[in-house]
Amino acid sequence: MPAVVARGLRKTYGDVVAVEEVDLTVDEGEVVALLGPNGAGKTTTVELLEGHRTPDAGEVRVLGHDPRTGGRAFRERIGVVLQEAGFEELFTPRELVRLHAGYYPAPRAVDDVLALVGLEDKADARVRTLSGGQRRRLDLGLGIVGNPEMLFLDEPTTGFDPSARRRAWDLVDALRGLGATILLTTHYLDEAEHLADRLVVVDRGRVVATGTPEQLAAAAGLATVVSFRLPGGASAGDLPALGDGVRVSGAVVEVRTRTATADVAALAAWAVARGSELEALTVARPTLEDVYLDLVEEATGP
Ligand SMILES: Nc1ncnc2c1ncn2[C@@H]1O[C@H](COP(=O)(O)OP(=O)(O)OP(=O)(O)O)[C@@H](O)[C@H]1O
Repeated sequence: MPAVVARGLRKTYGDVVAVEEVDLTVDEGEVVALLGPNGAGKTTTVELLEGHRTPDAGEVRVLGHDPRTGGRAFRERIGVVLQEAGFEELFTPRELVRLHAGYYPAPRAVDDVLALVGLEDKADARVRTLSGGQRRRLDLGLGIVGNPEMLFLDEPTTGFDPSARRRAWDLVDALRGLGATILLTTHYLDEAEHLADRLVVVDRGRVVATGTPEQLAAAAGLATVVSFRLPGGASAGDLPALGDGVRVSGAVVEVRTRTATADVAALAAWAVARGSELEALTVARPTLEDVYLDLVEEATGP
């Protein structure tokens, strides 16, 4: 059974259509990243799945529960890191983690949580003295203290310094290793690429694409580029049949192709047969940023 099944989810705030129609499935143990421009409806989607908001239309099941009516049995099985959380400023991280541990039947040990999010040194400092990134780590700690089967992370590493981000990634990887299902939102494409099994691109309240970065690139029709320098004495007409578009500029050949493996094999065989070296040979795939911008620009189009 998938951990999340949402069909035809819709949520409006007055005249604003935050989520127009979202269909989403997350398998058990899968890590899925929601990507999309500001205001695309990512947070609202996550809030609908967590049960913090009621959809105007559509159906949602998370771990087999309706999030709105699942009650304690549901809450005990999920962990939530919201985009903005308020803390009791006079408490310490240790006190807050201990307090939250009390809400769950099988919580993680308080010290383990503080160590996992890298707050050992600040465990007994008052929250009001923590930096923004340290507060965000505390958010993350409170999200995982209950040992959740399903974790919702809304922009979990915003404000983190690079080493804290790397540590948070390690934490998510570790949780994945323990079998947790994770749905996260992020604006960091490298984070999505590093953490997620699958990306879901949301724009204007709809899912516009889903898949691995490679699948998204293929669906967007962005080809791989194979480029090399023509060996001395050879002309473009001597080359084997290659890819979709062969562009020759001076001695440099660029091939846009969706069959890069076969093309590189054909090229290598051709070069070896004539005893040449293919100088400056590169095979580059479009970056996730190329793919993302292509998808989002297309969806928001002129
Ligand atoms: N409580 C609310 N009341 C009114 N409008 C809201 C509310 N929450 C969100 N919206 C609107 O709904 C739309 C979607 O917002 P949402 O926060 O879901 O987007 P997002 O994709 O998470 O954006 P971001 O990347 O900026 O966090 C936006 O136009 C936003 O202004």
